[in-house]
Amino acid sequence: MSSVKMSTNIFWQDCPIGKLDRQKLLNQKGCVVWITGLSGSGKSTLACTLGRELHSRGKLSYILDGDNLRHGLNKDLGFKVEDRAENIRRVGEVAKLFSDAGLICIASLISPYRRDRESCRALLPDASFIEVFMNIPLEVCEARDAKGLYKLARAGKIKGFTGIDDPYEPPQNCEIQIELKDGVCPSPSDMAGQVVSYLEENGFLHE
Ligand SMILES: Nc1ncnc2c1ncn2[C@@H]1O[C@H](COP(=O)(O)OS(=O)(=O)O)[C@@H](OP(=O)(O)O)[C@H]1O
Ligand SMILES: Nc1ncnc2c1ncn2[C@@H]1O[C@H](COP(=O)(O)OP(=O)(O)O)[C@@H](O)[C@H]1O
Repeated sequence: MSSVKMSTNIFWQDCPIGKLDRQKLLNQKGCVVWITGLSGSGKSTLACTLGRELHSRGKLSYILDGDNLRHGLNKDLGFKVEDRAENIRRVGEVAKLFSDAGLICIASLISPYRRDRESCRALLPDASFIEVFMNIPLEVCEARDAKGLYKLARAGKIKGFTGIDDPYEPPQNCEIQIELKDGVCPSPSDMAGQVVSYLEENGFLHE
């Protein structure tokens, strides 16, 4: 947790134009699509494919990718339990702002601990936190090893790597699950299609 002291004597400032006005302008409903899963499970691939699909339908989205945010907003954080918790907390707060702006905010982070994800869910209005679980087996993620990190973790050169020597707690009640079918991973466009269908069926693609 941050060592900065809590502010005191602060008041909430209401503004005349609110979320409903912005949603009307955009003809969509603000929400957070929170993609969680192991490194290499396809979180960024899904986020980018979904962002492109929404864009082609005239829907405004923005991607918050764990790796990218660690180059800026979260560059002071590592991978200890408390650092990951602070990472998820900050991204949850930023996602809440994007959602309030009326955007479909796509957050893709390992977010391995259930408690941290549930805290983010609790920040969002009812039903507007949509948890997508990349239920891709470790063996598949490790075989991909796009960044060579699993190899380093197996060799003991990275400590506390999720799935190797740090836990991943799968969601118990996620809205969407991406999984293998007959041992094959759905294509990026099928994964994105699954999320678009959910957004459509639940009224997020109209105000
Ligand atoms: N120890 C350890 N464990 C897991 N991942 C590690 C670690 N060290 C570096 N990386 C790289 O950091 C990316 C994950 O960052 P996140 O912000 O999504 O992680 S977390 O949600 O705070 O757990 C992750 O990116 P993805 O592969 O896109 O998931 C890795 O590239
Ligand atoms: N649906 C998929 N089918 C096949 N390969 C995939 C799929 N999704 C992702 N990949 C590949 O797996 C690797 C890791 O994907 P990535 O999106 O970077 O995962 P993450 O963001 O979870 O670390 C990349 O090489 C990517 O091309």
